[in-house]
Amino acid sequence: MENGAAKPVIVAIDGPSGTGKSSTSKAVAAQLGLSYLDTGAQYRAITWWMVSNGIDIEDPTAIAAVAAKPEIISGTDPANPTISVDGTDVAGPIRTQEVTSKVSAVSAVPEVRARITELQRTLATSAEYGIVVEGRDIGTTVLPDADLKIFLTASPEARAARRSGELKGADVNATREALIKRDAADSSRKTSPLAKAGDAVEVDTTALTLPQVIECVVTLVEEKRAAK
Ligand SMILES: Nc1ncnc2c1ncn2[C@@H]1O[C@H](COP(=O)(O)OP(=O)(O)OP(=O)(O)O)[C@@H](O)[C@H]1O
Ligand SMILES: Nc1ccn([C@H]2C[C@H](O)[C@@H](COP(=O)(O)O)O2)c(=O)n1
Repeated sequence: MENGAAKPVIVAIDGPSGTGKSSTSKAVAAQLGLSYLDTGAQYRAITWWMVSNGIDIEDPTAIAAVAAKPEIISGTDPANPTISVDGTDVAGPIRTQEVTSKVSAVSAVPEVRARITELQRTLATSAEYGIVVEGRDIGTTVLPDADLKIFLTASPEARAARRSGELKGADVNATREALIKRDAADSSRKTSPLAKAGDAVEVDTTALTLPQVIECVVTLVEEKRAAK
């Protein structure tokens, strides 16, 4: 993809778990020559650090006191996104069930959000050609001036079926309940909850294939770029 003298384009993609944010964002960024940032991986990384260092996840004060300690580095190449904590590659460990079950509690702590939001803004503003940033509060809080905001949705059944396929035969009902529980926690926290920005384009992916969603978002980005 030739970027020429195009101005950097900032794309925010938010939505609940399993709606296709990561798959879509990575593919769109790769296709359009943009950087890519998985902000969920950053919250998972700080959660992994808290767990590894014996911090009580039920104690927001204890979490807040050490929120500035871990050095979290995200690699933003969509062909090879990376995440490290204090120099250790944590791409695998952050996907464990233990981290998944604790990440909502850690990410609800305001000091954690302030720390991670600052990292996200720094990466977004330094992306030479632009960036696709995916998460829960990107359009509302992290990058309210993004050129394009997308809010992906899908039915809980579709999302659970996708995740169960990924987890090789995990029980669909249990997966569905876990997704709903995490979305409820992420949507109800006080500080920058999961929410659709007023100016976001909502895309319901329930009946769409992944290539269809990617094509839809690529078209929306190209329209924005042409208008810049
Ligand atoms: N439109 C789609 N149709 C079918 N499967 C899809 C679609 N979009 C994504 N998937 C699949 O669903 C699974 C979850 O997708 P993905 O990880 O991109 O979601 P997510 O919104 O980033 O989830 P999370 O927020 O939990 O990280 C993946 O296995 C992905 O390949
Ligand atoms: N912008 C964000 C991104 C993620 N989180 C929290 C809430 C999620 O449950 C968790 C893991 O995200 P995932 O890897 O499933 O996309 O991280 C958030 O609060 N804000």
